[in-house]
Order: sequence, then structure tokens, then C-alpha cells
Amino acid sequence: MVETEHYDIVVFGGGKAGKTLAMDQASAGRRVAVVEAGMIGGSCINIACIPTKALVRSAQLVELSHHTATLGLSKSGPVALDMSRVAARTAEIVAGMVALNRAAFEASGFELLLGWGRFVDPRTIEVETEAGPRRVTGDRIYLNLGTKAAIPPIPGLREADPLTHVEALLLEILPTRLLVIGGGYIGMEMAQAFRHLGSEIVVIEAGPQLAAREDADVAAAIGGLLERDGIELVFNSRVAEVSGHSGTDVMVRLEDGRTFSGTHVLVAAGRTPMTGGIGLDIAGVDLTERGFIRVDETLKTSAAGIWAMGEVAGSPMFTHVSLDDYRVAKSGIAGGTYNTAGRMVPYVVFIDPEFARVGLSETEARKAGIAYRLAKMPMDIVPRARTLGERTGFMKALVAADDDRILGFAMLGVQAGEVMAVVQMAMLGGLPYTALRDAILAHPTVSEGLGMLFARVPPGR
Ligand SMILES: Cc1cc2nc3c(=O)[nH]c(=O)nc-3n(C[C@H](O)[C@H](O)[C@H](O)COP(=O)(O)OP(=O)(O)OC[C@H]3O[C@@H](n4cnc5c(N)ncnc54)[C@H](O)[C@@H]3O)c2cc1C
Ligand SMILES: NC(=O)c1ccc[n+]([C@@H]2O[C@H](COP(=O)([O-])OP(=O)(O)OC[C@H]3O[C@@H](n4cnc5c(N)ncnc54)[C@H](O)[C@@H]3O)[C@@H](O)[C@H]2O)c1
Repeated sequence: MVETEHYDIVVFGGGKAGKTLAMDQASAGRRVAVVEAGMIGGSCINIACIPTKALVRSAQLVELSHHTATLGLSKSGPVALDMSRVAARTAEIVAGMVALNRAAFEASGFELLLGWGRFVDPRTIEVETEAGPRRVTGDRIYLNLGTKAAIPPIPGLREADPLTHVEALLLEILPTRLLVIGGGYIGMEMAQAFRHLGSEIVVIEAGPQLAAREDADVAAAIGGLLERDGIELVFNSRVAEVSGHSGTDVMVRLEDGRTFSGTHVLVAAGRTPMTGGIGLDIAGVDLTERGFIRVDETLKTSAAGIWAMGEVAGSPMFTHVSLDDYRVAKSGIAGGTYNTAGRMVPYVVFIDPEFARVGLSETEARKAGIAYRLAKMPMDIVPRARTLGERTGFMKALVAADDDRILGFAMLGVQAGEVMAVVQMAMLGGLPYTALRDAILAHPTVSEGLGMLFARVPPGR
């Protein structure tokens, strides 16, 4: 009989929210255990954000190397790609961040139980550690279990052994021709990175555009960018069947009969929550229709004393949102009221150049019946974009029709993520758009373009 060990707090799943809460609470003197299947630091640093951005960096430099002549640099021959070195660099960056995380975990004093966990009674989690099973319970239990790549039920897809982001990030040989199923965040980032590294790419997207949440003009600009890179985009297309084997040769047949052959297929078609087979029903934790954990604005689940955070709780799928879920949980422990309602969630798609957005899109404003004024400007007129030789893209802002609040900002362009943060700060501070229009912004920076953009806002009513 395995004895149950009691903690003040048990964190089940060590993602961004969970590990941060565990370190915070352990440092404050509470007895804390974290149950984690094996990824020290969670998915972001091991298999998601960080390794993808490392890959993107190599890809950017390969792409830039094709344009060195325009910058006045001659090269003796084409840049040679060593894909195994690219993979090794990615692995080194991951290992470094895992080591940093491990050290911070140890310094905080929480107990890390490595192994697969599942509820065996309403408040007890059994963990399959290497040394055998252990059982833990806590006064408070926090679920931060994350998601995994969804594999749509397409005949032949599973049998084709498709790549997901996990395997794609480990490739030591560049795919000759990569078929990407899904034109969302992962599809866009991976498709362009592998294209820049030298693969032929076809992206097959079920919907009418890339980046489903964006305005049509924004999605069209992103699509145009990828097409100029030589990526073939196929929209409104459902895959009927996959045959062959990813890694050698594989074929995708669409419902309309068209076929695409490649050496590899990558699935980037959304995410499945890690809620199956771990006894959440035993714990009385209700799920939504899509299998995510049902939570309220304080991240409380249907089971008393159990909260859920991050992607598994249906929070927007970004590391910075999982971090904010930690703040909600921490506030709850301290008797505070901070919750998930009305959060401003920025995001950046790390294509080259970046796409970034914060606040409302035109589509969302119209749907919510919010009247707005629109300013849009090509990046081409921003002096810094010219000196950098990165003239592609635009900035776009929505300002309230009847006052000067900034409602939303979108940018496709060099350093878009950094520029977006400037606008986000203005929005958080409640500044009118005129503050950015009239600010003395350093010349020549990319952010200087904000002055030019907001000067284009039409007069209000
Ligand atoms: C390819 C890719 C790129 C991304 N890029 C970005 C980006 O650039 N920026 C950004 O903000 N977001 C990005 N994201 C999203 C981001 O990775 C997640 O939103 C973020 O990691 C937060 O995850 P989380 O805290 O919900 O859980 P996770 O970090 O996924 O943690 C969940 C943990 O639970 C563990 N676990 C699950 N089940 C069990 C079990 N039964 N027993 C024990 N342990 C278990 C898992 O091992 C895992 O470590 C990306 C995602 C992907 C897939
Ligand atoms: N830079 C970032 O912040 C970043 C990067 C990568 C991932 N992420 C997060 O991870 C999440 C998951 O990314 P994702 O790209 O897997 O999902 P996604 O929801 O962004 O995109 C999935 C796409 O696949 C399409 N699709 C679904 N089934 C399909 C099918 N059978 N055939 C063709 N197309 C199909 C959908 O229409 C959709 O456009 C994102 O929502 C995002 O929040 C963030």
C-alpha cells in the first residue's frame, strides 16, 4: 500500500503557470509538490516557443544570406546549411533553459515528482516515478497539464507517422518537400522556417485564409508574404486521405481529388487538451465539450479545492497567458480578486517579418458593434525599415469613433513584436492615440512609424 504524502499545494503538470506558482509558494514557505511527466520547465522551453524560435533564427539568417549582395557584401558561394548543427544549436538552447529552470526549482524548495500522474481518488494523485508509485494530496490542487498536437481523424494520417512540432524540431536532415496540414500559428512559423532553410512547402488549410482570427486584409498580406517566399498555399481544402510514410514519401489527397506528394507531412491542425485517462472524472473535474477543463474567472474547477491554469483550462494558448493564470491563482491564494475577465492578450507570430497584434481587429470590432476609426500605413515609408532593407508589411490601428482610445493594433513588419508592446503600454495606460501621434519618438527607429500611423487617424465625430 502506497502511503499518501500531504502538501499545502500540489501542482499537477509543470507548465508555465504551474512551475511559477510552485516556486512562488515554496519560496513563501509553503510545502509544495509538482507532478511532472518529464519536461522540466514545461512545453514552451522544451518543445514549443523556444526551440521554434531558435529554428526561425537559423532560417532568417539563411534567407538573409541570399540578399547580402544588395547590402554590398559579396560571398564566395551559397551558404551551406548544416541541419544537424541547426538541430544541435536548438538542443543546446533548450538544455540551457532546462538547467536554469532546474536550478530555480531547487532554490525554491518545492518537491519535483517526475512521472505520469493520475487521480486515484477525488484528492489523491498517483505518480509513476522511476522509483515506483507515489501518492500525493494537497489542501489546494492546481492542474496545469497543457495540450498536445491534435491529429485529425484523416484516413491514413496516423499510419503515415506524421511530424508534429515535436519531431520537426529534431530533424537533422532537411525535408525535401514538406506538406503542412494547417495554416495557423504553428503552420505559418514552421512552413516559412523550413522554406527559408530550403525545403519545398505546401500548406493545406481547411479555412479560407491563413491566421483564421485575423482580418482578411491582414491574412492576405501574410499569405502574400509566404507565397513570395515560394510556399504553395491551398485554401478551403479538406484532406480526404494520406498515404505513404512521412520521412520517405507521402501523398495527401484532398476531398476535391487534388493530390500533393512530399517527403514529409507536418500536422499543425490545433491542439488536444491533456485531460484524457487521468481520472479527472474521479476528481469531479468537469470538462467542456471540447475536452478542456471547465473553469470560472478565478480558474476554479467544478471540484472544490481544485483549480486549472494554462492551455488545459482553455486559456488563450500563449506562454504569457499561462503566466497570467499564475497571477490569478496567486491572487486567489492571497484572498485577492484578480481574475481572467477582460484580459488584454497580445501575441506575435514569428514569421519573417513578424506579425503582432493587440486589442481588437476590425472583424471583432464590427461583431461587437463598436464604431472605430481606421489608420493603415505601409512599412515602406518608415525610414528605419528602409535602412534595414525590411520594407515589407504594414501597421494598422483602430481608434474609437467617439473618443481617442486605441482599440487595437496589428503590424506585419520588422520588429513588429517590439513595436506592438509600445502600443500595448499606451492602451494599458489609457493614453489617447494622440499621445503616440505627438510623442517625440527617436529617429530612425521602427517605433517612429507609430507617429506616422496615428497621424493618419481620421478626425472623430
Ligand atoms: C510549436 C509551438 C510554438 C509555440 N510558440 C509560442 C510562442 O512563440 N509564444 C507563446 O506565447 N506561446 C507559444 N506556444 C504556446 C505555448 O507553448 C503554451 O501556451 C505554453 O507553453 C503554456 O503551456 P501550459 O502552461 O498550458 O502547459 P505546458 O507548458 O504544456 O505544461 C504542461 C505540463 O504538464 C505535463 N503533463 C501533462 N499531463 C501530465 C500527467 N498526466 N502527468 C504528469 N505531467 C503531465 C506535461 O509534461 C507538461 O510539461 C507555442 C506552442 C507550440 C506547440
Ligand atoms: N507565436 C506564438 O505565439 C505561437 C506559435 C505557435 C503556436 N502557438 C499557439 O499554439 C496554438 C496551436 O497552434 P496550431 O497552429 O496547431 O493551431 P491553430 O488553431 O492556430 O491553427 C490550426 C489551423 O489548422 C486548420 N485545420 C484544422 N484541421 C485541419 C485539417 N484537417 N486540414 C487542414 N487544415 C486544418 C485550422 O483551420 C487552423 O487554421 C495556437 O492557437 C497558438 O495559440 C503560438
